[in-house]
This record gives sequence, structure tokens and C-alpha cells, in this order.
Amino acid sequence: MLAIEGLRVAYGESEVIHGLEAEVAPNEIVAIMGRNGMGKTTLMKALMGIALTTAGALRISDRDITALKSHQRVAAGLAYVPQGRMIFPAMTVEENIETGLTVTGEREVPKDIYELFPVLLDMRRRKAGNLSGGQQQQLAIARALASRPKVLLLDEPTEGIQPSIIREMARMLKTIRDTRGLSIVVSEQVLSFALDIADRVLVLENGEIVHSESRATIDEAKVANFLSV
Ligand SMILES: Nc1ncnc2c1ncn2[C@@H]1O[C@H](COP(=O)(O)OP(=O)(O)OP(=O)(O)O)[C@@H](O)[C@H]1O
Repeated sequence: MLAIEGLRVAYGESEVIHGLEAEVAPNEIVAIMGRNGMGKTTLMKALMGIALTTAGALRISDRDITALKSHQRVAAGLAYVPQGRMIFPAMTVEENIETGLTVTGEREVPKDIYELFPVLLDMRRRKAGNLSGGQQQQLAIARALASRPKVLLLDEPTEGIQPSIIREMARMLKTIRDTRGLSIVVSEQVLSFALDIADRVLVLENGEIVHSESRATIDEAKVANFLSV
């Protein structure tokens, strides 16, 4: 579904991702784990066309998207929930979700989005800035799903979220995968969340994948070791 081939990303002279190779299968949930500063956010931004790639190719459903701009990548099937969520606090919940509709041509928020997130239906006329952290995360995911993606990217969705809500979020993301048939790539530092949600775990260290293991056979202690400082 998503193929990353020989991806190199640099900020000026400083290369941060060094020839990364990865594939994400249809319906697969892949967790990208790594300590702070190892390149998770940079990888997400490169996939979305926000960070500058110096080499490599990206494909979504066999379509080469390497040369496409961000909005064209969204139209091709990528959606992104950035770190910190980046909702528009002064806009209503409904207006926030509507910003995700630009590539589908729909004018109104589809019912199935509100069915997934009933709390957003109740709060649709409220300013998004007044929602709790967990509700804002749901809003950011709803906005991303509004573009009907094939691959959903989430950058550290558990950051600043209470443990009970984190478990709820894991359940919700698996439901989204199962009901909408999409692939999910999630960058994460919380191992329990990654193990709860992922079919496969990749560990990113200094811009390279140093470990890749399916959930079924994973050595938790080994992954925990990569994450400890
Ligand atoms: N705009 C930038 N300009 C220059 N260097 C940057 C920039 N953004 C990130 N970096 C550097 O790139 C490297 C990877 O950072 P990145 O934010 O991708 O890591 P991360 O794994 O997402 O960390 P975190 O968990 O803190 O978000 C770090 O060394 C960081 O200092």
C-alpha cells in the first residue's frame, strides 16, 4: 500500500534520514518507535512532502508520489495527524473537520465520521480550542479521515493524553482500520500502546531502521532497550 525506497531527508547540510526502506501492507498497522530526535517526525513530514527529501522514492498503491506536493499526496490517499494535533482552536469542531474535505468534493461532514466520533457530533458547534486533549485528538483524526485516505499517518498520538484515553484511542484506531480498510503508520514512544495496536514494529535510530519485527514474535525487552536512554 505504501512503499518507501531509499529515502534520504536533510535539513540543509544535515542528513537526518539515511536511505530508509519500508513497506506497509494494506490493512496493516505499523508502529515506528524511537527515542526523541531519532527522526520519526522528520520521516512523517517527508512522507507528506513537508520535509525536503534528497533521494528515494515513495509509492502509494503502486503510484509514484515522490514528486507530488502535499495536497496532491492527500488526494493520492495519504492523511496526516501531526504531532501536537494542530487543530484550529478558533474554528468550530465542524469547520475543523470540513477542512479535511477539500480533496473529496463533499460539502458536509459525512455521517460515518460522526458515527466513529459521537462526541464530535455533540460538540460540532463548539470552538475546537475548548475540547479536552483526547477530544482534540479525535478531532485531528476525524479531519484526517475526512479526505478518505488509504494510509493514515499519526505522529505520537499519545503525547499529552491520559492512560485511560490512550487505551480507548488504540481501540478506536483498530476499529478505523477494520471498518475503513486502511493502513496506519503511527510514530510512538509508548511501548504498551504500540504493542496494543501494531501488527509490526519498526525501531528508528539515528535515521535508520535498526529493528523490524512482527507483533506476534516481538521481543519486548529488546524493543524496550532501544527506547531507554
Ligand atoms: N527544522 C529542523 N532543522 C534542523 N534540524 C532539525 C529540524 N527538525 C528536526 N531536526 C533534527 O532532526 C533530527 C530528528 O528530529 P525529529 O523531530 O524528526 O525526531 P523525532 O524522532 O520525531 O523526535 P521527537 O520524538 O522529539 O519528535 C534531530 O536531530 C533534530 O534536531
